[in-house]
Amino acid sequence: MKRVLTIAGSDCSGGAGIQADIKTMSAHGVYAMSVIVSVVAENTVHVLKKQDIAPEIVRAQVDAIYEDIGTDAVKIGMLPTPEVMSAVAEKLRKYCPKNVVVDPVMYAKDGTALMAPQSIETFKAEILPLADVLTPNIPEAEEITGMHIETEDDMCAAAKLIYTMGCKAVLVKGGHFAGDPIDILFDGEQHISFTANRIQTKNTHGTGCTLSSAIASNLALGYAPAEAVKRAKDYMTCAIEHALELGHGAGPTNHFYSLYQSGLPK
Ligand SMILES: Nc1ncnc2c1ncn2[C@@H]1O[C@H](COP(=O)(O)OP(=O)(O)O)[C@@H](O)[C@H]1O
Ligand SMILES: Cc1ncc(COP(=O)(O)O)c(N)n1
Repeated sequence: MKRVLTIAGSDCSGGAGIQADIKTMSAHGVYAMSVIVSVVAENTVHVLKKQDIAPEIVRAQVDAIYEDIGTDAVKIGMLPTPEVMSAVAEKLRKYCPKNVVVDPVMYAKDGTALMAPQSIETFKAEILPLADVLTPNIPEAEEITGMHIETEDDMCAAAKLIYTMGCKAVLVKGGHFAGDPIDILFDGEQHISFTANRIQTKNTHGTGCTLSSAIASNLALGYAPAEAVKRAKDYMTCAIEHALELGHGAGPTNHFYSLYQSGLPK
């Protein structure tokens, strides 16, 4: 069985973070493992509080995975501080995992910062170059590049600029624009667009986590990056289409429906 590790924050309400990652990976038929870097008390409405995990415990969790089981792909989500970023980067440079997908999580949907604002330079220097695929949304791509992104051409230009910062490919996600969401992948050679119909729903808690975990799962299963992104986007669109009406805010994506649609894992 293929092995996929998520390094991310815990969302106790089960819609985003580690919990969304493990559900997505399980639905893809891969063996999911987690390194928790922050415990976030949150739900479909807002973030109440968080407790970041000490960097030495983050390092020890990564060691625990690699001294025993190993990985076929790694997804990195929320990294709360420069210290946690350096701990993760140090260990990934040591273990050199294949197929690293980085979702540069900066804010929860209610606007709470999940990445401390002073972390961006450490993120760019230490984490971004580890990524085989980096998956920023529009505000994150703006933060990383310092650009203002308004059009599809701006998304292409931002993807190119982020690529020059050292990742192997970048997928700029267009979910924050009006209209049908277009995501643009740049791999150093060409731009590839992935489109889907916009689903009219408020239930989009965990979409970014779901997409990046689905990409990591598909890379672990042996798909090339563009095919892995295409399959992940199909999975995620289905998971949004059948998102669950739970809680009083943005409900979570539905992994069980997507699993049923994509057939049982091989
Ligand atoms: N209402 C929607 N209908 C269909 N796809 C969506 C919708 N909202 C977001 N997406 C897709 O979900 C993924 C993540 O969305 P985005 O909002 O851009 O990032 P994030 O969740 O990180 O803020 C992207 O592939 C985007 O195109
Ligand atoms: C622990 C944690 N990680 C990430 C997100 C962002 O989630 P989204 O996928 O909705 O952008 C979140 N709300 N909580």
